[in-house]
Amino acid sequence: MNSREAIPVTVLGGSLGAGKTTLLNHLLTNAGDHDIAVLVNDMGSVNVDAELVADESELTVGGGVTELSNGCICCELQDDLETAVVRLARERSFDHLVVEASGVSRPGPVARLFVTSRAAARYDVAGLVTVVDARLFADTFVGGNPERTVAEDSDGTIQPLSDLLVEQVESADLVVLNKRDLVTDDEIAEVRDVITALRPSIDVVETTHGTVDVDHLLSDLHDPDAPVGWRAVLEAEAEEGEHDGHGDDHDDHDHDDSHGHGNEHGHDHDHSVVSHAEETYGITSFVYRRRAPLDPDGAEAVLGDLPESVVRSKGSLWIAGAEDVRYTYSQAGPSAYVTASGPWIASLPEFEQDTYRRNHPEIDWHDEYGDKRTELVFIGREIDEAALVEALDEHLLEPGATVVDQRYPVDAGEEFALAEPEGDR
Ligand SMILES: Nc1nc2c(ncn2[C@@H]2O[C@H](COP(=O)(O)OP(=O)(O)OP(=O)(O)O)[C@@H](O)[C@H]2O)c(=O)[nH]1
Repeated sequence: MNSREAIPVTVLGGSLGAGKTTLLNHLLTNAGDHDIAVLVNDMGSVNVDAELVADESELTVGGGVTELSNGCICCELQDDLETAVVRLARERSFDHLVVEASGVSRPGPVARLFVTSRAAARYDVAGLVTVVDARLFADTFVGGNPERTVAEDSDGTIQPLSDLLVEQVESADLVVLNKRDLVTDDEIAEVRDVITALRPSIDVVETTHGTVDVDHLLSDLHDPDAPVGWRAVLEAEAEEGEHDGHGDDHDDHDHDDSHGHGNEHGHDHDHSVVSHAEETYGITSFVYRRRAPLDPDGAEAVLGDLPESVVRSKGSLWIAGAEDVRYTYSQAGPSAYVTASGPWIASLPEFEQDTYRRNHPEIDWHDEYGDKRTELVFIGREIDEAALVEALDEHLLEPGATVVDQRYPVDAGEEFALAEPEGDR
């Protein structure tokens, strides 16, 4: 390896028990000509085939590193990831790094480390690969009853599983749909449709016990500009509505959203979109946009109790009584949150508004309400669009209506759960 060349890195994510370790074992046993280094959270769990462990490995074990007889390097993440990968590149020779992101971590931020930190000088992201438990995904999003509804990390962090599954798919370059043996042909087709709706240009491979094609897995799959489904729907809708004066400003004024996703702020204008994709299993999407605030209780009643047909929804909320706060909203399966995301542009001092608008001439600006709006994208399976629109419309209030509500947070970054999955497994 030329040490000055950037080393490709593949980030492997997926929920607990999806089959990441099984896939890593397959990868290490079938590495072929690849000199792979694998960085995992818990090496013991990889349980690499004994025959692969090099005779002298006892000598080289140090700092949690084991060298295998096939040239692969296995190491355990002991200190922070950035330090570990920089040290690894300095001290060892290998031509591809695979990093296992822990079961509840978001692959996006792990991948960003290789773009923005000291590690960027040595590495290039080759791909974000998400291992999906096809059974669990079908149970969560295709009308089953998931056995698990929350994900718990080793440090006790708990997150709704549906959020995590959606995030992991929305940021992936490749989805390995594992546990193919546990789902029917119909189920896998539905799962694939949902995955494509969440991430339109995604590459999906089906596996049983992680037997993915190693060359494919390690190939250059990364597209930082790949579209995220909900954003693609919004953009398609904005284009359709252009003649009636609807622009589109969401790329520019997305305050950091604590439920944010890896690539969602990418510039995906060149990609095809999923708008109104009525495919085999009736995946549909639509945008609800109103220049009026929602009553806080009404928003909670509707968005906190969406029909099961809605797989994913996301957007901005104008909430009556909190007229100056822009709320972002994010729902995945049974969990839904609003996050206070800072002020609307229309709530800023006038000179700041002017500056912003000069820099963003494309912003969808209303003469009276500026950028304030309720704008929600819904993606799901055979959603009763008319019923949902009617339910939301019933809770619209006049701009400026007086409402006293103490529950929605107003400080930027704070969130409020509209719906949380039941159960604690
Ligand atoms: N039926 C079936 N079981 C599988 C498949 N792939 C993996 N498993 C089993 O699923 C369980 C979890 O697999 P792991 O590879 O440990 O999953 P993981 O994602 O590494 O799990 P964590 O390390 O806990 O995050 C194991 O018992 C595997 O044998 C598959 O394709 N089909």
